[in-house]
Amino acid sequence: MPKLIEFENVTIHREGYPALREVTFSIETGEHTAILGPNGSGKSTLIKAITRECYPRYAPPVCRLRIWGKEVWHLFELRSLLGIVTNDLVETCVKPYSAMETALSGFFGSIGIWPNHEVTPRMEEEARKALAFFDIEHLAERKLTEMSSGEQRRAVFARALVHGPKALILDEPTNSLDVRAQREVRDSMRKLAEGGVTVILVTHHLPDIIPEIGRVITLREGRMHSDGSKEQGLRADSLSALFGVDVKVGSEDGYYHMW
Ligand SMILES: Nc1ncnc2c1ncn2[C@@H]1O[C@H](COP(=O)(O)OP(=O)(O)OP(=O)(O)O)[C@@H](O)[C@H]1O
Repeated sequence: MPKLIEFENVTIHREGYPALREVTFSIETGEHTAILGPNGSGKSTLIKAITRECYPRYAPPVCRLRIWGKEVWHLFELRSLLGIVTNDLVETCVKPYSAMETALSGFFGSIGIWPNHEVTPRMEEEARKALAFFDIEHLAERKLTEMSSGEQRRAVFARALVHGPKALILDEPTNSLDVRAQREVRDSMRKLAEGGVTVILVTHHLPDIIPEIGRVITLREGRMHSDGSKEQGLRADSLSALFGVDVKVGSEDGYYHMW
């Protein structure tokens, strides 16, 4: 089976400054992984490399970026393999469209549903299933602008899930949520992971690393800092070196936190 994601020696410059430097790693399907790093370490650039918003500086064979074994993807085709939910996308989706319309819009790569969109009964069924998966089926007709932040986020997760992707990349999924909404989003991530969707979490926030995630890749100043088991990656000494400040780490019920 091809690997889900492969970065080989990927360097990306933004405004002439190297935001990713010779990054090499690969993730197998089913390998729930956290990509962890401080602000400015290159996490968003890494996601933008996958979505082709940022291009590697060098062409193959010096540098390769493969998804499911392929270097060239149609973004539309990519969505059915790899869903990506960023905070920018959540913000863009928070419009007066219902949760149902938001989930359905995943089929069209649109924001909301437009008169030219042909919604089939199968699409409606898939959208309803995705909303039910994230426990917001009862909010199907509620506009996103009238929902809590946690509910909005789960509606956008549903939008990504309607394609039945093999993997979801979630970028700082609990950013600016209160403790209850954080818990709801983490529970959703756990359900995804248990339901067979590979979860790739991009974060600087340890408590988002759900117990199902076994591997942690860390980035610092655009470079790979470590890649290994969660137990290794989240040791106090390696996190202190990663964040450049002495930290302590605790864990409970499979969750980690640092202070
Ligand atoms: N639009 C841009 N133009 C130029 N440089 C950028 C741009 N966005 C980010 N950078 C630079 O690229 C580097 C990596 O930034 P990136 O946003 O990928 O990091 P990050 O780990 O996602 O940070 P954060 O956790 O703050 O979101 C940083 O040095 C940053 O200043």
